Amino acid sequence: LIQPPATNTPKTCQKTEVLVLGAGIAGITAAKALTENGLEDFIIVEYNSEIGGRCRHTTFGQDQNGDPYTVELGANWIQGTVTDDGPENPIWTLAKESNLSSQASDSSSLTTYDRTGQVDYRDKLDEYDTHCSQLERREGRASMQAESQIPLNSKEIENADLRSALSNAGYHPEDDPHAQTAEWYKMDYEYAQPPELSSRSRTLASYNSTFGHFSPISHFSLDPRGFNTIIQTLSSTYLTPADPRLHLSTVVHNITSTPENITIHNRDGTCISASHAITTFSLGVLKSPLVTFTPPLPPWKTSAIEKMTMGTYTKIFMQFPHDKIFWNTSTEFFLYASPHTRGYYPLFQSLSHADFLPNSGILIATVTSPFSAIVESQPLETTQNQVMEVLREMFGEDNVPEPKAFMLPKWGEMEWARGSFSNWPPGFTGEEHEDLRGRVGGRLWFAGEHTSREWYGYLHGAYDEGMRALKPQYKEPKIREKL
Ligand SMILES: Cc1cc2nc3c(=O)[nH]c(=O)nc-3n(C[C@H](O)[C@H](O)[C@H](O)COP(=O)(O)OP(=O)(O)OC[C@H]3O[C@@H](n4cnc5c(N)ncnc54)[C@H](O)[C@@H]3O)c2cc1C
Repeated sequence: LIQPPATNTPKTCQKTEVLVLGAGIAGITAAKALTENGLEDFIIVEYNSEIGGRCRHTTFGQDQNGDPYTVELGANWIQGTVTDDGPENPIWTLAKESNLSSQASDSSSLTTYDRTGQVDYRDKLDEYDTHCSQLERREGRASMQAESQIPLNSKEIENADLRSALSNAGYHPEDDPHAQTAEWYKMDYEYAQPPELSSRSRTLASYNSTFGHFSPISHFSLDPRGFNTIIQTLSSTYLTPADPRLHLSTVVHNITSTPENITIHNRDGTCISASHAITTFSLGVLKSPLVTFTPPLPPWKTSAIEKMTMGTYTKIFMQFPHDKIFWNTSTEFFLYASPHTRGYYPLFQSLSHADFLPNSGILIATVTSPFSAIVESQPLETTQNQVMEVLREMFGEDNVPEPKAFMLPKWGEMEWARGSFSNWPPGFTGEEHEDLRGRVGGRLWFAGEHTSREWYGYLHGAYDEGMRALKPQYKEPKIREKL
């Protein structure tokens, strides 16, 4: 017998046909797909007070008129836009429809440093690329695409991690902090986790599926309305302002399935019943105790949730006085090779560049897992001191003033996200990944960036999964079902 949780649940729950759980890009896209297929009886339930999920901005620092800048705490880049003959990244399409203000970002606009100051080790970036290409060529997968070329059950391929594969291909950055930092920039900066925690085949395929499939160009959102404007635009095609089908600031804490229906129980004591529900909560949320399932999710589902990993990517924002900018403002990126710890404040991105927020004095440092966990758990003051020490090694003790503002979001601690984006670990099979997406009990569906086989981690992956999660009559041949 299935028992709903014993909370102060009202006797009758609100009713709808489909519950869309989460108003990030996957949820907003799923509800749009329902609308396009003639199904308008749905309710979207969202933890936060606005839509957008991990596409989230805030105000930071001040311009010379005293007005704050808008900075993106989460997603910032449209990764891969379009080439002349397409296909086009749907996020790029949405950006154009929203008149999003964005700028092409050039990852090769870069100067390299270590504790002795500026040292040119850009050749180490080429070395990494050469070894990756060799790896692909050697295995005959130069144009590898996840869906078509990797057999679901090819154990040898699925088990390999990128670190040992690169090592077998003759790449050994272990004793060279310059090479390690170059590798971090090429790998961890994209996947939020190091090569030893990443599947060899999926990482290379995912990279090709994004930058080979759409284009190698990435655009950086600079829109003062925030990058989530693209998701607002998407929602405005079918939601009216104050649409009663959008329940914001509502935290789901239990999902109960019966053969007849599915009911969500919320923290505020309300409940809603539906014929079907689609959860777009992040993988981090599914791993956490925030939402319970009655009956519990089956072992094939919990095992897949446990095995796919969630990385953390932390942006550290700092603003320096506009008359004391100490770096070259025509360069976008500054790499730092720590002599002792791989991934220790390895990257600073300048927004003070003429094409971005000129003269803003804003730098963004980025750290990723596992170092993100340290930065998130230590006092902000400690992080600020460490960052200042690194910047003074790079640019000279006397040249770097104290910042006027300093801030970082803690993605690992946010109850509604629990990390930044998913990463495909070695040994996680294609079949197990299908289980992440698989429907449970006929009524409970799953979608989000983590369920995308080609584009896990990305906005376009989440969009694609939202779009195909619920098809008319709830038929989706690609979705496997296990009971
Ligand atoms: C720091 C960072 C940088 C990134 N950079 C990029 C980038 O540059 N380019 C790119 O393409 N991607 C980037 N990403 C990844 C991108 O943001 C995600 O892939 C995408 O936003 C995921 O969308 P989603 O709809 O799957 O999940 P989400 O956006 O997480 O949406 C899920 C929604 O569910 C809600 N929710 C969770 N729990 C509950 C609950 N119990 N009750 C009710 N609602 C709940 C959440 O509040 C959220 O709104 C970045 C992410 C981060 C964090």
